[in-house]
Amino acid sequence: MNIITAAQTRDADRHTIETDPIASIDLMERASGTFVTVFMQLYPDRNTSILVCCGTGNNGGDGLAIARLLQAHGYDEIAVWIARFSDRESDDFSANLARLHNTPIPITEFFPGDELPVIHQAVVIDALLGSGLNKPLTGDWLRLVQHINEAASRRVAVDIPTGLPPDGIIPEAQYTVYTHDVISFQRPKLSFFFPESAKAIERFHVVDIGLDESFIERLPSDFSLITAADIQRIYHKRKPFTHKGTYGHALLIAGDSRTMGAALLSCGASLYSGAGLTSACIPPEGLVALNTSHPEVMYCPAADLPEAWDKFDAVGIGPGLGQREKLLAECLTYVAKPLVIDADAINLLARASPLMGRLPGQCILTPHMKEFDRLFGTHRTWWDRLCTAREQAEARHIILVLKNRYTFIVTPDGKVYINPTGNPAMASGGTGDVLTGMLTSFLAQHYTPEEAAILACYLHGAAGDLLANEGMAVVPAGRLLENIPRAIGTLNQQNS
Ligand SMILES: NC(=O)C1=CN([C@@H]2O[C@H](COP(=O)(O)OP(=O)(O)OC[C@H]3O[C@@H](n4cnc5c(N)ncnc54)[C@H](OP(=O)(O)O)[C@@H]3O)[C@@H](O)[C@H]2O)[C@@H](O)CC1
Ligand SMILES: [K+]
Repeated sequence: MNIITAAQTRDADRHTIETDPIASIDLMERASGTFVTVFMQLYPDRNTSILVCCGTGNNGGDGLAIARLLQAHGYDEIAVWIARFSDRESDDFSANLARLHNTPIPITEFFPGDELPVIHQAVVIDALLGSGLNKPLTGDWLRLVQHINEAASRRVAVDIPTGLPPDGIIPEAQYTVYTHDVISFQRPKLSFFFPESAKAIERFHVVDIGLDESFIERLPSDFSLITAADIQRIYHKRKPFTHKGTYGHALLIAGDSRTMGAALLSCGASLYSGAGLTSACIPPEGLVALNTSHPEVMYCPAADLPEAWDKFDAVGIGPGLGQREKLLAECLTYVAKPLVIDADAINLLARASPLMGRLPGQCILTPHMKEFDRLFGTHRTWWDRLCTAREQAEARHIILVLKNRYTFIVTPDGKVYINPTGNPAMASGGTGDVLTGMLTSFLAQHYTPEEAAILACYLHGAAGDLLANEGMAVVPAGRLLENIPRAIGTLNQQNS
């Protein structure tokens, strides 16, 4: 699903109005109706007191229509505030204001400098500013938004929280309505996926307002949200008469005396993700633990590697590797197979810059934010970080898996795939080691690096989601392992 800019959304809006054809005011009615459908699922109690705060553009126009539609659905305790901080109002706002005057809903208009009454409603619907935002909030707008945030109400934004830029840089000091829910039209906005939006958005819901999808899908965009349908397309169901040789041999070079657990987790993840064979190159003191936790995994001593490289279909290096730089250097010199570089191996790369120049094309690096900045310099915003990731992926022909609540997979052609799965219960040590094992496993199974990255990130998050949905408030990395086949199994069921 491509993610489009606010400007492209306006194009899709215009195109739909011309070709559907549908009058602009009717499109606003349709959008407001879909908002109301989701709102009623979230807040079904018709006695909920609701304040709809409207600007005088189209976001405000939506707010006016939403107030009227909610009232028609039996929500009786509704009030509307209109922020008259600009001389202009959009045509569809004016038309909806006329319609609202035919209802009993009380409307209060506020002008610059006016005092704002205490908000006592249970829910505030934020329809002040939407995707038309073109500067940070100041003056009366800022004061009103602060006032809304200080109320004890639940806050639900129409399309996007007021003050949040839909795309591009989110400045550190950007102030927005802090929403509990955003009901967004047609597509999530790119900024929803950046950690800077954490305060502005607790959760978001996307509604189809009937813009022309075939037109939207043709719009050029380097950003895509991975969907279940993408995973179905990429994943190959296992066929009869296949055997362990069909599914490749993965090698994990990992672990040190104090960080053997990282090696075990990544080896386990390779095993459970379906590699035909998994070998572990770990220090010998980890052997007993390896044989106890994953007897299926074979041992490959570091001394055997020079003769053994050709046996493997993919190599992953890094989890718990410690300071064993020599192994990384050997790996970069001799491995002609798909390669994943993670964790300590990334830190070694950051320290030994000549090694950076030896990264093979199409290798996958999986930094979290701090590792990324150690490699490529400090970044103040995620937008800047993502721009650097795209430049680096392109210049070095590598794939960067930039880990985050929504992991960004950045490919050498500058494309960014955003992974939607995963949840905060998974935020603990070791989950990254599991991801490395999964990536190596899918590479060994002959998926392309891009496919392996998309599959691994999606299924890693999906395995955690299965457990979170079963009620686990915390998902330790080790519990992910046995749930990887369950997440894959869901695909099998859908395929059959
Ligand atoms: N796309 C679609 O298909 C559909 C979209 N729909 C809805 O339309 C919404 C977009 O509406 P919109 O373009 O009228 O802009 P909106 O966000 O209401 O802002 C109004 C004006 O505010 C101003 N302004 C900007 N920043 C400011 C600031 N910091 N402080 C103060 N003022 C500021 C700026 O005007 P300016 O000051 O530049 O003259 C801007 O033009 C969208 O989010 C969705 O809800 C649906 O109805 C149906 C289908
Ligand atoms: K809004």
